[in-house]
Amino acid sequence: MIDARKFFIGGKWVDPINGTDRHVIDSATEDPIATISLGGSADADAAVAAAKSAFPSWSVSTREERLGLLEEILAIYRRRRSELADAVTNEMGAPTDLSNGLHTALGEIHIEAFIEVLKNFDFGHALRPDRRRDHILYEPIGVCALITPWNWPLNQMLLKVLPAMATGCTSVLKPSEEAPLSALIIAEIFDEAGVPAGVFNLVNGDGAGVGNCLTAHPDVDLVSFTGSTRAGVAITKNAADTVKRVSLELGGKGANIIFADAVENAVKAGARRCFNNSGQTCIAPTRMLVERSRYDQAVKEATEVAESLSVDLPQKSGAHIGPVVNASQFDRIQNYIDIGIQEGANLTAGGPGRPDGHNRGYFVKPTVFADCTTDMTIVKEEIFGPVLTMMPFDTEEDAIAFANDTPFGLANYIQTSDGVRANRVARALRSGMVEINNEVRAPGSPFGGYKQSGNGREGGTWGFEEFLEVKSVTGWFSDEV
Ligand SMILES: NC(=O)c1ccc[n+]([C@@H]2O[C@H](COP(=O)([O-])OP(=O)(O)OC[C@H]3O[C@@H](n4cnc5c(N)ncnc54)[C@H](O)[C@@H]3O)[C@@H](O)[C@H]2O)c1
Repeated sequence: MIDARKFFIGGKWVDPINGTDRHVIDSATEDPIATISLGGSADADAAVAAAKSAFPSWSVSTREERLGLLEEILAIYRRRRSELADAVTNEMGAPTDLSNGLHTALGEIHIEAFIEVLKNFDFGHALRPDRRRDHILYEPIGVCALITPWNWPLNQMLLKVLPAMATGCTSVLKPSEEAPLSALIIAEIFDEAGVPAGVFNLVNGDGAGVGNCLTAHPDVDLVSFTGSTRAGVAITKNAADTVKRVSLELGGKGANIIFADAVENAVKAGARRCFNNSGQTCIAPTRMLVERSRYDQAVKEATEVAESLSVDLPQKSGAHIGPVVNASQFDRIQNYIDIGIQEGANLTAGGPGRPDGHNRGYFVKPTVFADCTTDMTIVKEEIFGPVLTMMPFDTEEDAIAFANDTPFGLANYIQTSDGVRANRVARALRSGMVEINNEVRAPGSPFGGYKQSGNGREGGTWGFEEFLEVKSVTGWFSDEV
C-alpha cells in the first residue's frame, strides 16, 4: 500500500495539519492501493498562505526564468512519463496502452504548447498606433485555486498549472480525491525542476473540505475548475462573496452528426470514440445522429463495435477498455442503463451488469441504445460511461436542432464529404468545439464550452488570458524611457 499522505506546500513535503485518511481504490479489483489524506481548512489555509507569499517575487519573474523552468519540467516529465502512466492506470483504471499513449502524451503536448505561447505572448503593448501613450498591460491575477477531476487527470491538471506558472501566478492544486497519484508525481517533477517555494502547492482533499475552503478563500483571486456542472454551480456561488474570477470547464453531451455521404468508417470510429476511456470523457460523442438512409446500417455497425470491444484489466496491454473509476460511477451508469430500457430505447448491445468474465471491479458493458428520442433521460443527461445513444434524422435542420437541444455545449462532431455543408453546420452548432471528419485540434487551440458546459477556455493564448488581469495605462512613456 502506497503512503501518499503528504502535501506539497511552500516547496516542502509536509504532513497534513487536520487531515483524514482515505484509500485510493484499484477500480479493477476494488482493493485499496494507496492512502492519501483529505486535508482540512488549516491545510488549505497553509497552502494559500504559501502561494500568497510567493506571489510578489514570482509575479515579476522574467519570461526567460519561466521558460527555463518549463523546459526543465518538460525534460523531467519525459523521463518520468512511464511512471506517470502507471499512476494513471492505477488511480482511474485507464488501460496501460491508453495511459502510456494519449493520457501522458497530452501532458507532454501541453507543456510544449505552453512553452511556445510563453515565448511569443505579448504582455504589454500600445492600444493603437495612433494612441501610443495608451498602454495595455497583462498582469498575473494572483493566487489561483486549481480544482481538477479524475477522468483525464494529467491533461486537466497541466492545462491549469502550466499557464498559471507561465503567466506569473502562484497556485494551489486540489486534484480529484479519486485520482490523486499522478498529481503527486507532477509535484515531484516541479520540485526537481526548481520551481521556487510557494509558486506551486498541492493539497489533497474533497469538495466539501479543501474544495470549499479554496473557493471561498479571501486570498484566492481565481478558481479554475474542471468537473461536473453540479460542482461548477456550487463553486460559483461559493466564490461570489469574494468576487473572485471563476473559470469553469464542465460536462458535455456531444452530438455526432453523420450524414449519408460520410466516409465508410464514420459510424465505427464514432462508436469507438464514445467508448474510449470507458466513456469517461467530457467531449465524448455520446449522441450519434444518423441520416435516415444510413441509419439501420449504422445501428448494425455501432452494435458490432460494442460487441467486439473487450473489457479487461487496465494493467493488460491492448486496445480494450478498463473499468470505470469507482462504485458510485458504476452504480450511476447502471441506473442510466435501466432508465434507458424503461423509457423504451432499443438496447442493441451491452446492457445491465458486468461483462462476462468479471465478477468484481467496476467494469461496464459497452452499451448501445438505438431509436432514442430527444425527451429520453439517457439522451439529455451526461452518463459518463460507455453508453452510446443513436437516433435518425431526416434533414440538416433537424440534425442541428437535435444537436443543440441540450443544456450542454462542449464539443460536437460532423461527418460529411460536403465541405460547404460541413462549414454551415459547424457555424450553427452551439458548442465551444466542433470537429469535422475527426480532424484533431492542433496543440494550443482553445478548449471549452458554451452554455452549461462552462465559461472558460483552456490551452494556447486563450488559456493564458484566463490567468491575466488587463491594465489600461494612459500617459505611458515610450519603452526607451
Ligand atoms: N469541460 C471539460 O474540460 C471537462 C473535462 C473533464 C471532465 N469534465 C467533467 O467532469 C465531470 C467528471 O469529473 P468528477 O466526477 O471528478 O467531477 P466532480 O465535479 O465531482 O469533481 C471534480 C473536482 O471538483 C471537486 N469538487 C466537487 N465538489 C466541489 C465543491 N462543491 N467545491 C469545490 N470542489 C469540489 C472534486 O473534489 C474534484 O476535485 C464530468 O461531468 C465531466 O464532463 C469536464
